[in-house]
Amino acid sequence: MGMMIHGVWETDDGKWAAKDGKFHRAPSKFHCPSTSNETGKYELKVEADRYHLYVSLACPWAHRALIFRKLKGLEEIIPVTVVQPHMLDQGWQFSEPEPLYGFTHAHQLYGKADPHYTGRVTVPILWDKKEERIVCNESAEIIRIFNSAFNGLTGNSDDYYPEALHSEIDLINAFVYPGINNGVYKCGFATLQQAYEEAFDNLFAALDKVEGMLSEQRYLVGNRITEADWRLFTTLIRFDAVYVGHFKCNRNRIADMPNLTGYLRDLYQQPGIAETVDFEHIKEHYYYSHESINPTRIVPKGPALDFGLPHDRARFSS
Ligand SMILES: N[C@@H](CCC(=O)N[C@@H](CS)C(=O)NCC(=O)O)C(=O)O
Repeated sequence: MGMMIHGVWETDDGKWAAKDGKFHRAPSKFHCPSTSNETGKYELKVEADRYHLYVSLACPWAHRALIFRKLKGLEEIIPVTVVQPHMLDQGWQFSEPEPLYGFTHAHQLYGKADPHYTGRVTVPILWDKKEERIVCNESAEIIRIFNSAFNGLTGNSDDYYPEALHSEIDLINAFVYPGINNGVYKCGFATLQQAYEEAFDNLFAALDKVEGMLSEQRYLVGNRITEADWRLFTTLIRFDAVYVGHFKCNRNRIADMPNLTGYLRDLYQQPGIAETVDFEHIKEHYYYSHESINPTRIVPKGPALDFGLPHDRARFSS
């Protein structure tokens, strides 16, 4: 792995490793603008073919953006480029030069956006082709933009963050993000036993809590799908395939939690979602890229998973 230091890619990011043995996720540096026009600030323009999305099919954060692009009918309006699953010394790379500049690596986009950039080179990246800049590299913000900003162009007014539910959704995100979404990474990238055990306990406490909630309602906020569900989905769908083994999140599998199992199938079976899930990229990325965790780089063949199986979640719907 590597990162950008003052606009230059450095392959060895080990010298910035945390001494406390814990995984600390660096905050994203490019933040989504609002659609309203504040003087002097970048304004998001609601235009077709102005923006380009860069994702990894392996990455749960990028997967959120892909799901919202699909759900909101943005595929024609916002083209996408997918990076290769292996993230090695040069970071994310493209299998063929990307379409805008012919770049071979994602760090070149960060360098173009900010020649003095210091930080991680992460996906997803939402790029503005006209201003030649990164609009945003924070998935939580990209999905909010996708949820509503382009409604006028697509005619799709499906709302996964309805105003009346803001506080409920925010409350759920506030424990799902640290406990589960980031929680699996805190287990996997811990370098001290105690840090791992703490993350493990927090992760399964949060999963137990969600399992309990889902015994009483179909989705995280009542019986309609919201942003909170899609944010959880991208972690759950990877859980049994990679987090149980590779990240040592192995108290039990999602397959051992009946409500979460049905819930995961329910979300997976929503129109268009299955085609956003790519287990080849997911397994190749994690097992091959993280040499410190899996030095042989052997990618397991299993487990056999079938998210198309029936579920009993419709029993909650009115
Ligand atoms: N907060 C960011 C996190 C994105 C992120 O960490 N993506 C990972 C892939 S799953 C990445 O690109 N990591 C590269 C690195 O940290 O060097 C978001 O949600 O968009």
